[in-house]
Amino acid sequence: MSNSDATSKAALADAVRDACINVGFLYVKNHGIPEEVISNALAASKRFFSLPEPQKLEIDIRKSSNFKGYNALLSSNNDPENVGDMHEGFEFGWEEMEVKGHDEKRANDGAMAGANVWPRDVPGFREDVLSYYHAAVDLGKKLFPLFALALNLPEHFFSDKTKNSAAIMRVLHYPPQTGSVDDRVIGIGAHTDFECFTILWQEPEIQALQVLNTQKQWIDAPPIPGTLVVNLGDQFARWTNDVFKSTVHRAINRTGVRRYSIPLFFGTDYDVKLEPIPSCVSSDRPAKYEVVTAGDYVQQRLKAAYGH
Ligand SMILES: O=C(O)CCC(=O)C(=O)O
Ligand SMILES: [Fe+2]
Repeated sequence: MSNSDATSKAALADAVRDACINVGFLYVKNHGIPEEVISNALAASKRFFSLPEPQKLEIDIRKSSNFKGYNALLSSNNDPENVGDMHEGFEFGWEEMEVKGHDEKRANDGAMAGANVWPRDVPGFREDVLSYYHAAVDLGKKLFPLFALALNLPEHFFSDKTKNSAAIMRVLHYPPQTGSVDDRVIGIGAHTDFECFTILWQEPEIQALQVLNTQKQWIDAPPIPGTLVVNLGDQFARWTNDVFKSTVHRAINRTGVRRYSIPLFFGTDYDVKLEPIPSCVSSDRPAKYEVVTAGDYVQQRLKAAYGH
């Protein structure tokens, strides 16, 4: 690496550190995911959501012990103060593009073990959403070293903790909510994400995502062309003993048209313990969290969101 590369990397790590400590949300441009991969995943998700409800419910997430499959409107509730989330989604985790009986990466998944479930009769769906998944995981693998540098850790600190791509992806559909809206039934209620960070594609020109700032005001996080939103989740808050901020957010679609989004939640491998990084613990800042494995932690949070 040339000196100027090293300087710009250090400057980037500083900018990331600042965003992670103060805001917990950032935008990534030049992310490398081809436009076609995004548009194919979006088109596939529209094909899936337009199926008759009984067909989608054949793969109801409530039948799945590892939270894979379809979540119907109001079947999840991310804010315990609320009644239910006004979105439907399809949720899946790592698998190879090529269909295989045995996937090495899934061998140690513990609490989160289990295969994906795919809808029948949606041509190309698996390939299209899985292509986006792989591209987003590749991007996530480039972001982990930046977060490590932002924490003044060796660049490859997370490499041996992220070998198995413990990432969950959701394709989401938010029907419009117009007129008077019950605040307890919105697109997705106020919550923090569970993993280290989320890479979020949101539909262009549709404002729905909002972030809670330190003054407890909701700030719009609009889609910016050519970018993805990256926000920190609770695994990073645990790794960093709350030095990195897992920021509360929600989404409400008041635009009058349907909205689609695609979050990918990237955590450390399910068998890895969420232990605070030593430099984030001191006598002034004692360890705040009980140490659990990433898999147990994600499972516990999914149970709370889906109520099973
Ligand atoms: O759809 C969005 O913009 C946000 C989705 C989200 O926050 C989530 O699925 O955790
Ligand atoms: Fe979220």
